[in-house]
Amino acid sequence: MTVITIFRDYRCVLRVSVFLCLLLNTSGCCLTDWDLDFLTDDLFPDVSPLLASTRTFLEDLLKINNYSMEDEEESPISSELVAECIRRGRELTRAATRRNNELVGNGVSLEDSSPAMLHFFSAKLPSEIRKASDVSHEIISATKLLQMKMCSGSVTPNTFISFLEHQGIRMKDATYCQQVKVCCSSNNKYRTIDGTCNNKEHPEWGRRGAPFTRIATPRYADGIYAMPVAKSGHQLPNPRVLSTRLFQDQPIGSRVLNNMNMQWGQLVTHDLVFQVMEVTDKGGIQCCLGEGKGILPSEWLNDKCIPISVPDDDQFYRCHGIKCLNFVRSVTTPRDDCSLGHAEQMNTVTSYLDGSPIYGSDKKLAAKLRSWIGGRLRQESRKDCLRGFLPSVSDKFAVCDLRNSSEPCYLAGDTRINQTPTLAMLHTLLLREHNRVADILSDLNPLWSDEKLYQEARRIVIAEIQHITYQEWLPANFGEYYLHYYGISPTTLYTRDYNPDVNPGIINSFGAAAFRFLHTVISDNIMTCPNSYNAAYLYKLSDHYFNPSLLECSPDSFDDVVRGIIAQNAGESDPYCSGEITNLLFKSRNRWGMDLIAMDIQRGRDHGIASYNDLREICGLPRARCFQDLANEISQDRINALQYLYECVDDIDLFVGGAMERDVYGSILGQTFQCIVAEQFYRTRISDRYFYDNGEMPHSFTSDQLKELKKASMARLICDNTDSVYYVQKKAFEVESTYNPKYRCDDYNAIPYVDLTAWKQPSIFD
Ligand code: HEM
Ligand SMILES: [Ca+2]
Repeated sequence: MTVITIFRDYRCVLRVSVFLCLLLNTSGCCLTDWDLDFLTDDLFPDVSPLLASTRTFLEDLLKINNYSMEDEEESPISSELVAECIRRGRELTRAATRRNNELVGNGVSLEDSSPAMLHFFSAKLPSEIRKASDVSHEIISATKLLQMKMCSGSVTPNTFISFLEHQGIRMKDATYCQQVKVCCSSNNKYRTIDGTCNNKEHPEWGRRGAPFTRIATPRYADGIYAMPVAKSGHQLPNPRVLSTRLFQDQPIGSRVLNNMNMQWGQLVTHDLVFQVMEVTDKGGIQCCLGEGKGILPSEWLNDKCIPISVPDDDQFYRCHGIKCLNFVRSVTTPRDDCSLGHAEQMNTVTSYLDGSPIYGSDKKLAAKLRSWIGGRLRQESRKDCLRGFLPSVSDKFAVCDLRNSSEPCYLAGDTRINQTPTLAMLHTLLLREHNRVADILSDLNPLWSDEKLYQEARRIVIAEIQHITYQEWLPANFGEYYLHYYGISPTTLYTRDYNPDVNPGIINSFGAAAFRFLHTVISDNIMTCPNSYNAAYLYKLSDHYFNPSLLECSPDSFDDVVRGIIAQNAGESDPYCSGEITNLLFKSRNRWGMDLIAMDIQRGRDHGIASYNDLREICGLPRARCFQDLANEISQDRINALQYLYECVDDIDLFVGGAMERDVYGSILGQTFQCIVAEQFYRTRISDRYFYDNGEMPHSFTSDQLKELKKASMARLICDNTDSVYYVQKKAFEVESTYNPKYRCDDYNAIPYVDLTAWKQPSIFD
């Protein structure tokens, strides 16, 4: 039992490395701390084919060493020490909250209509989320204290965390930590609203409020929560500098994909991921001096602030005297077992692709969205418009950037709804689809209750969303060859590969890096087309953030936006980005806005996302030892630019490195992003017991019903839910062309119709 003796000896470096040595030693030679960085325990619970080889490798090593948790007879960390760290961690957290609220009391708060204020429009934090965030900060502080108490000098932070993970030290006394367990009624035919009870063994998996999962060890500077630094210990390159040098604005359009393709991608994002920023009791947190003139002095700075400084020579911001961009850290949450360790961010929506932006991720909001008659969702009618619009929010000016109260501001299942008019347009199409389906079901089954109609219509709309995403959207973007390779290709009827061992949780590097690459396809303008298609009007995106009134200028406006979005080419999926999002994001009435790309880079660091090189390796590419090793994936001029900006190839941020890669054949992504995105969509499908084409489950659709659902398409969704869009190209995520001509909506051979008679329940009198 030498290991325990050494553990009792409080020399951290020796102790931790010997522990790891025993864990991984095959030939008496110890791997260095950094070699272990990308092989984490997070890989264990939720492995897919992609990561299976890594799992086998680790499991074999554990077998060789005959290691099991029970072998740890005594923890080297005494319970008194842990209790003391937790108590002090709690005190520190409470003191920080008090201080932050005092700052607000002293006037440190965001200016109305500032870009930073608009960024907080979507960040509403209900009390249970704030509670989770507080507890997670207590855990983070306790971990930090324990690290300081036990380790000094040369031990690397990640080694301490690996060591700690094997101790399984938990915070048991916080009520939050006792509440995570969920009770489920067995064999429910319908999904819950908050995602719980989908997985019978782990009913809390995929729920709203779950921690993101990781496929790589985080690169926090202290292994716990501190912002990452370069390998040398210097600062990583400034995110705004990376944005201006590597993501310049060049108006190149995609030859094939249209803006509906971009818009569906954002809707899918909002279904799967929502990391919200920390707030105070009074709302958004201010990190910069008024009007961005500099970073607030430290005595005024909220501890959740990590503002982005703007260099003096910035081509755009220097003209407006902007030196600082507001940036606030994401809400963190305890792990499900409340164990001590590094920070995990919280996903505030359900991780399943379950229509949560339409129906909500919490029961209270879901109830508010229903009309409670005929299974319908609430909608509002407008003069001279046949079809309905989303309901209005009660506090319009708190969440929209309006000129007057007659302008619309909508309520939906997701608070990001009003971010752009085209996002609100897509939400409206899906709201109308729900009500259209509910009405048909009600005609077919007049005896069904409101509840039955709502649940059945919801189940059908979710199936359509899943079908359009997997059968149409993924192939259009990532190429059929790769979908096949990653196990997410379109299927003919049932799939039978539901795997309850796979955690549906969203991979942190998917939400905080890889999937954000699609920010590069956002266009400068929103295009509208009249019914005659004889003109096109362009509206600058930056004039319409958080103001969806473009949809309601006239009775034709909504359909004009739909015609425009399917006719307009999206931006090319290269690292060139529209100035509308890199200089003018959420600009409101100002002459400048935020930089979404700089935010993406900073967000990746905030979440401790592992480096590009780590993810390369996990994704099967060779680890680069020098910049030139990137040559197979990245062009020489981009390698030169990276080398100019980063000190070391290991420092490259995942968002940046992944974006620089050449697209793989048939896809809009390079190999590393393709691997992370495909892994996520694989998990999202295979971990969902209610996935629409799962066969042989008590709640599965009948084969007649499934055959109909597999006819759903983006084109049909448009045809069925607009007043005057009579022609749509069959592939509605691609622009019209000789290969993709427009068809009449009543040509049911070209654009098949989902016939719902398969839902008619035989009457007892038939
Ligand atoms: C005009 C269109 C869009 C705008 C204005 C927009 C804006 C934003 C903003 C402001 C954030 C939060 C940034 C932060 O605080 O870290 C964000 C996050 C994100 N965006 Fe977009 N976005 C757009 C389109 C898209 C598209 C097309 C995709 C992908 C297909 C996408 C993927 C993501 C992802 C994955 C996140 C992280 C979500 C989260 O964790 O909360 N976005 N976007
Ligand atoms: Ca969801």
